[in-house]
Amino acid sequence: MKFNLIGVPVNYGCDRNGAQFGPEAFRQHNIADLIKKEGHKVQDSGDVKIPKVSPEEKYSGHENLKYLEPIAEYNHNLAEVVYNTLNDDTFPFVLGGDHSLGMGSIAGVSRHFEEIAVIWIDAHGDINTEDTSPSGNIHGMPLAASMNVGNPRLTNIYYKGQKVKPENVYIIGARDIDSGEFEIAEKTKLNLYTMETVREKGLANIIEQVIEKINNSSVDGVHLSFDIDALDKSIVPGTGTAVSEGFSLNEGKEIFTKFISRLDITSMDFVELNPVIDDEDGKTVKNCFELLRHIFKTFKLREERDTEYAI
Ligand SMILES: NC(=[NH2+])NCCC[C@H](N)C(=O)O
Ligand SMILES: [Mn+2]
Ligand SMILES: [Mn+2]
Repeated sequence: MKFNLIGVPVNYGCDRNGAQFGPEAFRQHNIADLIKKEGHKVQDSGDVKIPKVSPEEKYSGHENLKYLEPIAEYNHNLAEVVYNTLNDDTFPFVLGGDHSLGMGSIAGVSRHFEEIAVIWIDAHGDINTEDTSPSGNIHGMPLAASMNVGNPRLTNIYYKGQKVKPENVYIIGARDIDSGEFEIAEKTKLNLYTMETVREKGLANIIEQVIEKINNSSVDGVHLSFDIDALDKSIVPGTGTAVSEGFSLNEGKEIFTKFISRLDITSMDFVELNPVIDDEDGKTVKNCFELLRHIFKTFKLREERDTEYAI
């Protein structure tokens, strides 16, 4: 396969120092080499342009949407890169940065395909709006905006209106959900698999259900957005909003094995690494890379299987 690395060095969405250094950390630890070693082609289109604004301007767009303007602007730029990458028959692999980038990724992906599904693996729902958000941090809102819920400046990124239908949205592993988010989840009828549900029904069963639903729907593109805080706090100390009771590394691998081998995943985000607050041994970076290696290995196995069948 051919992958395009797209860096998004942003922390406006989490309003905490460090997340903007994510792309740099992935490159320093040679993510491109890793992808090559697993047998793929890889290009790096560099970093998306992020407008510079001072912290004093953070509330200038809206009182509960911090950095609204620069976030809307950079997401437009990101959407364009993602869209062009797909038109080039290349897989966009978006490196965060905070999760506010989900809006741009999804906007670009949804313009390329007829209808998309979004799998959102995260400790959080990220379906807040300016009316429900306890923090005003836009990284807690991208999935709502993509469904056309929230502020017009966010719901109209790249092009006007809805990017993904709620019925095609699958949140998995959420365990820190705000009360307003539960209401939005219920109202929109999106597919919410909280960690409580995952533990009750079993991870394998939940994955199976999601795969079946997606394969029985009429989508032609599947975007997978991975927030590393889906993993347990103990294995990802270097993320801004770490939450306990998360997935183990092996469960993370199981999720990717199954989704990549049985669904046609067409694009991905890998977000919320904050190297500044990682522990001394770089535990978070190390665990991220273990997972990344597994991801690209699985893409290769899938590709080999597909070409075998084609012969
Ligand atoms: N992408 C993330 N890590 N999001 C965390 C969101 C936390 C909280 N729900 C908020 O809206 O402020
Ligand atoms: Mn999260
Ligand atoms: Mn998130």
